[in-house]
Amino acid sequence: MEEASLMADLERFLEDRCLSVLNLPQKGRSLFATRGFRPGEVILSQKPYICVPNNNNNNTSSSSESRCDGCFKTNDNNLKRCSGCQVVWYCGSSCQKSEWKLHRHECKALSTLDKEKRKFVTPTIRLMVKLYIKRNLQNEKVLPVTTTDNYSLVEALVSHMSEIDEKQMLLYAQMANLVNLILQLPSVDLREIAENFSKFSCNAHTICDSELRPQGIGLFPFVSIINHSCSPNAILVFEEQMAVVRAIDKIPKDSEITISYIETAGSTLTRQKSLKEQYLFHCQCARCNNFGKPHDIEESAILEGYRCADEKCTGFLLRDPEEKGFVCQKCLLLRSKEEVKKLASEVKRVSENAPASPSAENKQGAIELYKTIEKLQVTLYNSFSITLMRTREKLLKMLMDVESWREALNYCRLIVPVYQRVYPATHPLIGLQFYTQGKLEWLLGETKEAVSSLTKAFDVLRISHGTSTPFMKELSAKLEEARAEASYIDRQTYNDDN
Ligand SMILES: C[S@@+](CC[C@H](N)C(=O)[O-])C[C@H]1O[C@@H](n2cnc3c(N)ncnc32)[C@H](O)[C@@H]1O
Repeated sequence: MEEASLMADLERFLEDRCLSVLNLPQKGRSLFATRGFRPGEVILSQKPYICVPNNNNNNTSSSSESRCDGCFKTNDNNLKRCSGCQVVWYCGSSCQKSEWKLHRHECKALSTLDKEKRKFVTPTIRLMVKLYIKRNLQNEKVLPVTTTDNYSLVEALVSHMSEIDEKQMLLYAQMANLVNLILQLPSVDLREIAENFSKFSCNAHTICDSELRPQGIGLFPFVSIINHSCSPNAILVFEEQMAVVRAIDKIPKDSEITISYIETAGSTLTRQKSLKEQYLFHCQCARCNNFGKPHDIEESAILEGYRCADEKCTGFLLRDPEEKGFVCQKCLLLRSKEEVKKLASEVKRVSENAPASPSAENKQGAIELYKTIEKLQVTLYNSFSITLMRTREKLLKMLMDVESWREALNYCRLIVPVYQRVYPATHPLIGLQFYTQGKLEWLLGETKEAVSSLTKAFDVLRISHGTSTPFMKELSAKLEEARAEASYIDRQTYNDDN
């Protein structure tokens, strides 16, 4: 397809979906709605231009730790390594066949690398190798070129090349060298590859499953037109490898569509730091524009600051102007610098011994360590602290792994109110946490509570995930079953009482 015809097609594609792209001076290309969208409505969806699963290519990685290149499933121990390149895994011949047109070229290129070099073939390196192979196959008309699946969309992505620091540039140059060694394409120059790595950094997306667990990375150049906001009106989720953007708020006609690129639970400074580091821009969304205002100061102190020395007080602390410590803004009690420092270094000391991902054998030991950290953090931080929330998330996961359901439920119930405070009401993490809570309550015989939690989970997740995916159908079926059980229990109790 010619460039001009592709552009005309793109405009029609946008028009059909009631969308338009405008160039804003501060943000560059920006996606706008030309009609109103309701919460839960799909705004757009796109298959990846290229994608790869999150596999680690050291020689010790096993099939149980790897993902199929076609469907990204782990499939227990049943994955088979590609006999040609020994880098890529497949769950069966169907996925292998569907990937072959592209992989046959990648396979040949990877096979020329010695074993040592193959260890450096990270998902990002593979993404780049696949990008060039796909571009060439589309140029040679082996693969079709369509409105939303063509290299011109990749060319249009922002790279921020002129703003990259020397250290990062050196890293990109090293990565580009490896890609060049793999591809051995005389027409591809190193600077262009480095620029594409920079494009990946601010445009590629992590592909997650319905429970928001990362599975791989992909380039969705059309979705990449959407700018960031710390209080977005849309969300990006994935249905298998398809990127789906849904409205999470009412989006009026002519408004900009925004998603969040980062974890939005955090102070304005924390959010701005991570946006600047990875996406190289200064966010001026409505939430960020509140920086320094009383509500923003309070929110930062609650999410990232210390708790009042009086256990019963729920006030938040601000630095004392005389630098003696931190003063509670509710009861005015001073918490000394020395006390805070002592507790913080104790948390640090214990945390250093806590494994980030404990093995099956030392899970019980890790649980005890994390409980000690949690106890210390409860005395140091506010009850809505992000750090405390992360510790509790880790504990919840480990307790689920060792099937300590009651304790897991207790932690789940501690996490939900924090999520409700730090995330907007339609954030899928709130729905997922209610889902876990509901399943635990049901398992522990608290059927009425389970119905309430599963209903809340469904109400949130139907906005971000829609209702038609297998994941949502399973949630809906569980909810129906729990409701039936609860009404059976109600009838039994009524009969017993009469
Ligand atoms: C995924 S791209 C989004 C589309 C981009 N505006 C374009 O022209 O292609 C990410 C880049 O867009 C810009 N951007 C995204 N959100 C922004 C915002 N809220 N304010 C300013 N720039 C933003 C930054 O340059 C960022 O690195």
